[in-house]
Amino acid sequence: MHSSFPARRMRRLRAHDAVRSLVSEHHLAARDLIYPIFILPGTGQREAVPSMPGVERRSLDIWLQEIETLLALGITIIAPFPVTPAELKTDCASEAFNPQGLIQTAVREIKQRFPQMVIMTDVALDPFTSHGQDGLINHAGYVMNDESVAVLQKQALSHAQAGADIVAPSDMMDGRVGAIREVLEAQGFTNTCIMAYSAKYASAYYGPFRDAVGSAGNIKGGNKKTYQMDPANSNEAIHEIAMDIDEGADMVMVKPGMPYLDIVRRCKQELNVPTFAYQVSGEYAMHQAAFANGWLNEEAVILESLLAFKRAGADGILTYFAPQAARLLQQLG
Ligand SMILES: NCC(=O)CCC(=O)O
Ligand SMILES: [Mg+2]
Repeated sequence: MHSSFPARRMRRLRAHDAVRSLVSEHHLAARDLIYPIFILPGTGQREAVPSMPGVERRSLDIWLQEIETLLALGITIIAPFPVTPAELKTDCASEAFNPQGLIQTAVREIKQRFPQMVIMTDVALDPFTSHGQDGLINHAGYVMNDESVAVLQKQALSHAQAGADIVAPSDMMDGRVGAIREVLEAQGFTNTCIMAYSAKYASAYYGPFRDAVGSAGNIKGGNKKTYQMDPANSNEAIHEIAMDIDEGADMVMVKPGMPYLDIVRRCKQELNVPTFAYQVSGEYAMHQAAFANGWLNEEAVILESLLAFKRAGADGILTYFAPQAARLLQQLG
């Protein structure tokens, strides 16, 4: 037994609820959460995502009715993703920067009615390419870096012009953050933030998301290993993040979340920049599967899983649990 016992009894601070809470080191709040939503074209549309129980794709008119509820729950940042009809997908992804596109329209309409709702848009080409890759491909199927960056610049600019508060490049092309920052500055969008998906791993945990946006079929047997990071690497993530900060990113992200908490930790400790993590679709699906089977306690596990990100050093978390977590936090007071 350690010599400081019984002078030091660690259990003393755990004996009373209020004392426990007085000394708790990390806190989860609704303001820490960013809510990813899936937008369907048309009106009056709702569709379940079978691999993401509880997640519904909805047309913009339905989302507009939801936003008041989200704001009342304290959720003030949403990240919309488009469900693009197959006929709008092409090899050159030109729908990505269509000013009348689904995302651009959604941003304009949401900001007009709810200027207090912060919108973070995804900058990547996979929802718009017929082959499902995040950039443009050459004849060999290789994703071309600089050619893709030129399209990403147009896409990010179209989001800023629509009124996006934050653009979030998730494509993992080299140099895209600098290129996007340059075009935003040149066009007068000096206060548009960039949240860079800096350490985005080539992960199998994204499967359900690809079902949700309908890009799973497009990518077929392919993968994204020539641009997303190797799950074996950690130092490389710090290098990627440092480069994005140098290029003008305001905030950085690690993705996926729970399997990569070590990267979140290193990012915060070594670079001390605003750090976010994405609890991705596969993490959501695993939790839901266990809840459905009665194997895990839903309410407790949702909050514990999100608090883990805060403890690791994240400033905020993108999570499909956002509304449910915010409701639970409200109930807990
Ligand atoms: N660019 C956004 C994603 O790829 C999301 C992945 C997920 O939730 O699985
Ligand atoms: Mg990079």
